Amino acid sequence: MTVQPTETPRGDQAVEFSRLQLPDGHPSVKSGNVGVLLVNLGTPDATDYWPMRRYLREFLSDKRVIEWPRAIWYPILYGIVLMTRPGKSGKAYEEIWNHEKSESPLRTITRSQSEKLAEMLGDPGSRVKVDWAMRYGQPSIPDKLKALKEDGCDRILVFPLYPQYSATTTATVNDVVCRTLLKMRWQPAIRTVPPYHDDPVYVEALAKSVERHLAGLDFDPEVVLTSYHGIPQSYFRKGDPYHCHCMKTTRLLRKVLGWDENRLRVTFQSRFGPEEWLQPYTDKTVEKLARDGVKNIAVMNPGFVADCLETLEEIAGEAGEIFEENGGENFTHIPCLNDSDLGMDVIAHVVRRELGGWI
Ligand SMILES: C=CC1=C(C)c2cc3[nH]c(cc4nc(cc5[nH]c(cc1n2)c(C)c5CCC(=O)O)C(CCC(=O)O)=C4C)c(C)c3C=C
Ligand SMILES: [Fe+2]
Ligand SMILES: [Fe+2]
Repeated sequence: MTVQPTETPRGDQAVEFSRLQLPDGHPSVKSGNVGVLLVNLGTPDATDYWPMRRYLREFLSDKRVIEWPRAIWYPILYGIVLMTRPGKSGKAYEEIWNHEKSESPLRTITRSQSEKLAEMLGDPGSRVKVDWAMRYGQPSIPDKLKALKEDGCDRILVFPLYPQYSATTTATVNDVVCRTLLKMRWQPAIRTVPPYHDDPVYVEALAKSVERHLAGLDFDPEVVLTSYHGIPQSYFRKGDPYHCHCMKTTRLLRKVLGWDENRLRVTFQSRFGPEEWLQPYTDKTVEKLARDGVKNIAVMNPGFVADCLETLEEIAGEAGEIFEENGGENFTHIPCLNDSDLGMDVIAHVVRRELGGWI
């Protein structure tokens, strides 16, 4: 049977129109919708050994994350890391786990961001379909791209939820998207969201979140750290722009807040392995500040779109302990923008801009 191509106008009428024009026996094909896929890093399904191991294995096998030659890295990964880290990280996840929903905070918040964005972008029945996925673990990017396509999205905007670009985060999301397209006969058109580390709406939202948080305290932090996830120094030297993006976000934030370099500082957290990572390290800085006699500090995480293990356990928990153990008095963690009104305004602003010409 020869199928004549039918012209498909956009919108819900398009679906109706093409159905009416289809020859007998032709499967009905939905079209004319636009998909938005929010993607965050990923998270284990549970905190015990095997789910933790599965998640870490997928994450730490990614060549964008660990660039060492496989012949050197795999014996270390399988022989040491996957024997010890699932237990240690599982305990850390246990401390921040959302027991009510049996999932990590990152999953809870990302889902909520997706639901709220769907409400902000259109009425029920709108042709913009919003969904979310994780780079590692579930729900996976390939599954969600296929589901959106089946739901009539012939144009999809993929949003890696990282304001600052890094090959270890943004690029690896885009890699999976491209690998998924490689296997699709009928591909949707794809756009990916660029970094937005210097977008005024994002920087203003960060500033407001700082001001609101500080207004609710009974102490005034002498120093506020903007703590970003680190990457190995060698990745930066090879051309990853992440460090510059972090520095720029904080520089712009200082300007909006009217603070100097001493009050709002940049640090890097979450190092992994023996290599040198971006510095100054957050934990060492917190320790030194306390030892130098600083009594009150705040730490925020502008690079994390949602609170997660790295912000709740490593900063709100561990860094706070380090500060107090070394003579500090008051430590506060400023929450990520999450699904707050400020956070959702940033996400919706970036999405609306990147959907230009599509809706
Ligand atoms: C091993 C190298 C790692 C690089 C490079 C790295 C970069 C990087 N990661 C994030 C954001 C997140 N990382 C998270 C957890 C996490 N990160 C690493 C390692 C690297 N990250 C590990 C091993 C883990 C798992 C937890 C652990 O065992 O410590 C998370 C939290 C996920 C959650 O479920 O809460 C986020 C988010 C960025 C932004 C980044 C580089 C810019
Ligand atoms: Fe990480
Ligand atoms: Fe960590």
